[in-house]
Amino acid sequence: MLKIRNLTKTFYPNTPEENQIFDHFHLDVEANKCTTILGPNGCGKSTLFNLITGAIPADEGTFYLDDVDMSAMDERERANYIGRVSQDPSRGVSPSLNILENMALARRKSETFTLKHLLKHTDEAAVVARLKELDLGLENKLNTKVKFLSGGQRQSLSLLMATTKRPNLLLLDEHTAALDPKTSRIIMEKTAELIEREHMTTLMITHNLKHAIDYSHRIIMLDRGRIVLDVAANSITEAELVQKYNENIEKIMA
Ligand SMILES: Nc1ncnc2c1ncn2[C@@H]1O[C@H](COP(=O)(O)OP(=O)(O)OP(=O)(O)O)[C@@H](O)[C@H]1O
Repeated sequence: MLKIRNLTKTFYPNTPEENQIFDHFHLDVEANKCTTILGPNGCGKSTLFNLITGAIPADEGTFYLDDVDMSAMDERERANYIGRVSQDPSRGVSPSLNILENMALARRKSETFTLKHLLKHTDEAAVVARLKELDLGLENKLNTKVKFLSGGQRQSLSLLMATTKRPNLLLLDEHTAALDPKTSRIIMEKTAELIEREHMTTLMITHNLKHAIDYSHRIIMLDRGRIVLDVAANSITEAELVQKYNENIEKIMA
């Protein structure tokens, strides 16, 4: 379970550009389930992820992950507990390295060894077995540089890498947004399978309301750092969610 307490963040404080994103924000994310975060552009969704991972420092607040206090940990330490997949298919993977090299790096995320050493100690059969799960034929392309893969193949690899060492928390930041509708659905199905099988506590940002309903357990809508809707995904229809979304966007534009 992830517990966020009193999270406060202001960009450019005490300047004309001052921008308060969170003001004593609280959130409990259920263990082993997928919670979706919706909200209009600029409402603070990615900032929330950056604060959780430690990519940017919070002004105030605590983060407990499975009762481990991460608040004082730096980004590198938190990476031992958190896997993140972002929208950009080239993030989360090293495009100039091949598939096997990328998977070797993912298996030893926080260790500082040379790539040669990592490869020597990588169980290639285990990598092949994991790649086979994706059903994309990547297990036959171990020596292919990742930059030559399609966006969908890269996102699938990025998802595998983020979950190789089962993370205590998986953060999905619009991870299917750059993909065509069919590939987006396939990756989302793989994601849901992985979350279910590995019992991963997951926070997912998406603008795809159908994905939010079909693949998550709980849906939260953010507006300027505040939770304006918090419902069980099976208690709301897509039409109702569209209506709530539009109501909030209208309020923001008013
Ligand atoms: N590192 C930063 N420095 C200064 N301002 C930032 C930084 N990161 C985000 N912001 C600002 O914080 C606000 C929230 O941005 P954020 O990226 O979290 O929104 P979002 O909800 O993820 O939007 P989108 O749906 O477009 O991805 C924006 O006004 C943005 O300009």
